[in-house]
Amino acid sequence: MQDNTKMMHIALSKDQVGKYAFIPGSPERVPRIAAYLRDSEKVAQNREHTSYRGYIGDTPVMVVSTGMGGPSTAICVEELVKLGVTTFIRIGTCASTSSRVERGDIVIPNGAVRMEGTSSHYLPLEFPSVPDYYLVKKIEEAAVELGFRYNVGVTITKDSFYTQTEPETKPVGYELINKWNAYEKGGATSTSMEEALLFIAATSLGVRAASALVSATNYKSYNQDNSLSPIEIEKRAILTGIEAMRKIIEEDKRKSKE
Ligand SMILES: O=P(O)(O)O[C@H]1O[C@H](CO)[C@@H](O)[C@H]1O
Ligand SMILES: O=c1cc[nH]c(=O)[nH]1
Repeated sequence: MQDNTKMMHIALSKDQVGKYAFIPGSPERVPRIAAYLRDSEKVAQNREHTSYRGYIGDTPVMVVSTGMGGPSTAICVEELVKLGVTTFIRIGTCASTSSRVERGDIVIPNGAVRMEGTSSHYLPLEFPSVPDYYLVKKIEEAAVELGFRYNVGVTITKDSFYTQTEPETKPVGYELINKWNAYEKGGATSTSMEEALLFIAATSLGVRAASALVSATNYKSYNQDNSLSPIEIEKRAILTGIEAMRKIIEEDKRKSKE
């Protein structure tokens, strides 16, 4: 592949991309993350994939939106890996599935329930979906240093938003309700729509991935709590992700000199 060949979906080429990437779901979040990087600029836009590049120190760092759910996230991660990215931090939002997680808390998944279909295209269901342990440690260190309340726990990845929020309205509601109750009894603390695929795809492709999430809800409550705006909440995940990436890059540089 030539260095300037554009990938089919993210419309980026090798000469535009470094080894580190933030992958939020929402395209609107991309410039808000890139604002914390030095000399950031928009480098591509195609479908749900908005891409900025900036720097932490002298190291190029990408910010590329995945869109919602496993299929578009898989495409985005696969194409970034082909271009040379080896470290991914997803900066995203989640909902609380536990009284241990409040709105605005940082959530750092240490495993994901595979209630989705895309990850089974990579590995059979009995294979666990787990993030990179080293990245998880660095994200936790960042949350501690920033003084945010945080939770490390199992997240539930679903393919469908409204079958979680209103399962009783769906034909298979009887099954959905039992599953969600079981996951909560098993101790899962959050839910969103990308982690299971992200961790399984990264494991399969031999790269590192983890997530710095923030809970958009209190347990069993989707009511708007006006004490913290969605942007303020999102900022906590962004700051945590940026600080974690700074530590990871520093440590990678130190190790490469050993
Ligand atoms: O906050 P982002 O990254 O968009 O992700 C969360 O928000 C979307 C649902 O509202 C899903 O993609 C879920 O995982
Ligand atoms: O409520 C929410 C927020 C983010 N992601 C979800 O899946 N649900």
